[in-house]
Amino acid sequence: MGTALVYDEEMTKYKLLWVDPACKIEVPERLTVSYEALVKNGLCQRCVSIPAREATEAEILLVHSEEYLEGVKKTPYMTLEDLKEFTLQYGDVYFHPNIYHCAKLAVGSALQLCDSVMTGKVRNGMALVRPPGHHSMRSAASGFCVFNNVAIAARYAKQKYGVKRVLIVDWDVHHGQGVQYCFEDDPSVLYFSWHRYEHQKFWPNLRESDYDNVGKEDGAGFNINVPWNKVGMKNSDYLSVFFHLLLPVAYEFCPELVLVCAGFDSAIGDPEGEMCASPDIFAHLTHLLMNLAGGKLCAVLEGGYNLTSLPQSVCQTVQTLLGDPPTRLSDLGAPCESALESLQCVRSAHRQYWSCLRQAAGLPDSHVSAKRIRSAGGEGERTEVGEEEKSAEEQAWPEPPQRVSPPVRCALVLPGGEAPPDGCEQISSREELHPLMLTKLREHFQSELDNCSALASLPSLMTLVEKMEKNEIRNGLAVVHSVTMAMMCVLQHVGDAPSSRTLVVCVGGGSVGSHAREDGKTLTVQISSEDTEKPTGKFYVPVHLKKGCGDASGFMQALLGLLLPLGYQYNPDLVLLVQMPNAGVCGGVWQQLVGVLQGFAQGHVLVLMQEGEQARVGPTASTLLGDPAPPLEHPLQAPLPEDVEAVETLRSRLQSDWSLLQNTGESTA
Ligand SMILES: NCCCNCCCCCC(O)(O)C(F)(F)F
Ligand SMILES: [Zn+2]
Repeated sequence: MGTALVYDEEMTKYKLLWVDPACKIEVPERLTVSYEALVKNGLCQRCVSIPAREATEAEILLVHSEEYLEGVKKTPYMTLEDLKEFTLQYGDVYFHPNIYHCAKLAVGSALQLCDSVMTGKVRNGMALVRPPGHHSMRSAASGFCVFNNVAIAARYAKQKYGVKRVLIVDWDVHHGQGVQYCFEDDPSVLYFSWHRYEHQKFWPNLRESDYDNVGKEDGAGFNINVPWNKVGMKNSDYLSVFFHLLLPVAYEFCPELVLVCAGFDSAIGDPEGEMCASPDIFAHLTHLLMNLAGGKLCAVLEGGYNLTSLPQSVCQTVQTLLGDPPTRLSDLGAPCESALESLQCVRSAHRQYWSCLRQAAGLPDSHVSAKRIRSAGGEGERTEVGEEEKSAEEQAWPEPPQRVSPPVRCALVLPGGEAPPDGCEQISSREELHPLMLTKLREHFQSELDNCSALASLPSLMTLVEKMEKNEIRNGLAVVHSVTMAMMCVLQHVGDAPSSRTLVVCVGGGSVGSHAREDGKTLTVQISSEDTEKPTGKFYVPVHLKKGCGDASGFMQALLGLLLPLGYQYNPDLVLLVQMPNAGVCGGVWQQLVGVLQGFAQGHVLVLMQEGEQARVGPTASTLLGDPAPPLEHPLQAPLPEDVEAVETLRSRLQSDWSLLQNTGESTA
């Protein structure tokens, strides 16, 4: 299934007709440069083009009042003076004779996108629209927005398709108060927004945009605000919020549809956001959301005012929706103190609503409030003396690197005679193993080597690895006689390369410690129910879960809060995912893992399975081919306290080595 693109150049045909410094950045070129970039990068042609349409009045009335709609309906016939007069009743927005038409097209585009995804015509998609929507309220325009495109789409999906749970992720740098007001008492719509706030000093300057606004009545817990109290937030800050807040809650919420208020004023260079996250971060944010809701994801453009970073960010988003591997993010560091403080405040405010945020025994909540009070009154973090302040426009950042997709997406090494699933290539080579490799294997596997079938698939496996290194193949799956022997082979082979880094993820018990090296060429994370004898080290992380991989919520806690931060900071060039014998991992979780791990190493994921696990080959191959992982069962049980404790203990132990694991501000001594 493909990716939809909804765009109509009619939506470029309105603009500011008078002087208003607050509105001058919202120009038609925002849409044209974005669309032209998609065409230039050959992305537009790869999408399923879906026409825009005007929303009907009934659809607009799903969110807005009749009196508001009646007022806006009159604007096409207004004189310039009337338009100015009409505009004065709202804030930071302007009207134009053609804006009502465009606003109906913007809503209609979002609904067309929804239809295409919900009917299965496409898997996911993006609507390039203006005017944006997330600030507009039931009876008021605000912040360049006339109708609330995404809020209407959420109500529309619930009404027309009986969608029970909708997740709205608002990564625009402004708080979509219009969306918040619309759903704050509605537990079927989880609204998540991060936004520049600066302790209420930034527009729209609302007290209710702060983290303690968690929703009302039945909707308590279903409104998540992450305030950025400083500018200059970077990729690490954004990813930390995904790992330690949004993703755990999103998996627990288990949405049937994901809508994204895709504003790109949160990228570097934007005059509104003044943040420092690179455009390719949106490839990862999109990727991390794509395994929710069975892949049903609709991204609708909101803000974005730097005409260089906006098209780059749009392309990064669409290219990921199309299934291309995200680029590797380099030198991810620790989230900044201010981001950690916000993250800690939000997690505390939501702890009572989400079992995935259950606090391990440790800091009492009072610690947070104390910190919060001080920072509200405290001085800002001092910038280095003499560090000149660069304006957003003067910021420079590298063009995101090309994201090439290897000619072959997935290749398999299977025991003799088995045919590969559709869409996969099969690798089988007759070459002998390299004598040095044989010697190495003899050292560790004397007994098994007598059984010649043990070696049978290894030459093919080495061929597969070589083709991945040459980027001829994106990812692969090998069913072998002995996974530990195969793992040894692969690590021996890649280890010879000078600066290779392999993330080894072992699911299930069994000794893998032997190959885990301390030279940093491998980072091994083993998730199992066994206590492994090898002690935890910087490059060997045994995660002991009470029920091992059998308990979905414990596993997801380890995946999202531990494995993802480690993997992103380690930034491997290969991911080796090993299903140990009798790992007992449940299917849904396994496929989530295979899906999520493809965000690393430009998608170079090699899965090793033991013969006898053939049942798993089909689903694993489909996920490696880019099919979204099926949703986990709803509701996700609460993670076991022992598992929460285990993950927390590891995190606090490892966070000095791996700072992306941090999710709380430095504790006051
Ligand atoms: N320095 C000028 C002050 C501008 N203050 C209003 C900002 C509105 C932001 C709109 C947006 O980006 O959130 C949307 F996505 F809706 F377009
Ligand atoms: Zn914005």
